[in-house]
Amino acid sequence: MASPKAEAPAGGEKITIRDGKLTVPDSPIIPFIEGDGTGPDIWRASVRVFDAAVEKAYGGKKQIKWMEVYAGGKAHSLLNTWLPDETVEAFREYLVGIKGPLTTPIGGGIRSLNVALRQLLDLYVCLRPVRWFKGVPSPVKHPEKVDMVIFRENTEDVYSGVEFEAGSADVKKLLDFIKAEFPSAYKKIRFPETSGVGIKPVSSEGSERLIRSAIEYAIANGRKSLTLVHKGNIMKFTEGAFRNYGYALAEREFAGQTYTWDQWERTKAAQGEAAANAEQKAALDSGKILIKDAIADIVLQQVLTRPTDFDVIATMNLNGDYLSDALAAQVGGIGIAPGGNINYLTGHAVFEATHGTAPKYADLDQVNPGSVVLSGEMMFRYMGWTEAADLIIKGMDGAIDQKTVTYDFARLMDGAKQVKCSEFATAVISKM
Ligand SMILES: NC(=O)C1=CN([C@@H]2O[C@H](COP(=O)(O)OP(=O)(O)OC[C@H]3O[C@@H](n4cnc5c(N)ncnc54)[C@H](OP(=O)(O)O)[C@@H]3O)[C@@H](O)[C@H]2O)C=CC1
Ligand SMILES: O=C(O)CCC(=O)C(=O)O
Ligand SMILES: [Mg+2]
Repeated sequence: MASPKAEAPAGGEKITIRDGKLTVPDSPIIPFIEGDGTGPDIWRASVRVFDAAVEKAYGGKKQIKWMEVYAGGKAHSLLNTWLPDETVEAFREYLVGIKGPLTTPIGGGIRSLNVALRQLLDLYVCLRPVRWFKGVPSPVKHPEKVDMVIFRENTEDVYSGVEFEAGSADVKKLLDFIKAEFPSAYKKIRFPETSGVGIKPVSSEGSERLIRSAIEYAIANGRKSLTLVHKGNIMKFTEGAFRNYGYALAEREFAGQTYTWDQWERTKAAQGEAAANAEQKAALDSGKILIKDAIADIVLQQVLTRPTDFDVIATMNLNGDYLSDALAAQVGGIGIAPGGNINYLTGHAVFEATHGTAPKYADLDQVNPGSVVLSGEMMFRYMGWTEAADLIIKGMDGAIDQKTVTYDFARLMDGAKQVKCSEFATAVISKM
């Protein structure tokens, strides 16, 4: 039985940050949340992979001091609260952590604890790399062409939780205000008497810090393009503004490293299309990153029909949520879709899978732990423990190559050996 209070493990030390650089001791304390639903099965499997990778990479010189913190169902049953303050404080204090999925009820009840953690810790980047592992079954012909990195804004947009329920006194107050102050806007609401209303804040600060991180990532990783994905034709002052902030930021702060479609448009207007094309070609030939944009609905088609057009993607919260599950399908599904929630300025980071709690599989030791395993791989790389991260990739490659896989892959693979969640972890470890 877990201790009802989070306790710092003996002999562990804190990860710290100075001048934007992490200092990681040899025995860092890493808080973790096991998660709801399939979370416990997945965590038990994943932590064995993490410890094995660290042991193999550093021969006992380094080790993770895991510190369990509570959230979701486990916190509620142990501590009678869904998200204890001390859980948030632990992630704040120890800087880097990892979590399993947490359940969010639909249409009422508590608001998302996952979103709350991101907001409370101001983890403004949801980083979700999407790439194919050789041998993973895919519904597309060329999954090897998919190599995209999603930078999803993680603190604003409709996820801000500013929502007013239909029929409530609050929504009436809000709609009365809109009616009095903005009568023409009010007239656009088709059924005001029975509407719930949500607010979609999108700021220049929020957009710019996300897009800045995405451009810096593209530069640091030799990426060719960054696409700003938005629905700015319809939501002009939120999604459209996001796109405009992106182009302006690239030209203002990264003029030497980027070329934007906005620049292309201006040159075309002034000198014609041939001149604009020549300018773009010269910029890209010199190694500049192309900053372009695309409207969110067509992106969902084009990532399938021309995946090589997409490289780094910067987008807002809701688009990023949809896009990350859709893209995961192309490279084997949500069982192999890792992620990290990061504030690159403070260093705070909480790594977690893209998938949710998959409740129908809870406690069956059946699901794929790959997403959390690879989220740990991202965490190790973020900490600078690249040797451990590389071993995790090697282990995943090895297990998949010998077709020892969980049900989600096995159902799509010829000649696969279907194993349990825990057995997959054992296979990964054996191939490190
Ligand atoms: N960050 C977080 O903590 C997140 C939490 N959630 C929450 O999770 C709950 C359930 O959400 P839901 O929309 O059903 O989405 P889930 O991602 O939990 O599950 C949907 C389906 O995805 C597949 N799947 C999920 N995880 C795995 C895995 N590890 N291995 C293999 N396949 C997997 C299963 O597909 P199949 O049936 O085909 O086998 C499953 O039925 C909700 O409360 C939601 O709010 C959702 C997303 C993120
Ligand atoms: O918080 C939740 O329950 C869902 C979040 C989600 O789907 C995501 O972040 O991808
Ligand atoms: Mg999601």
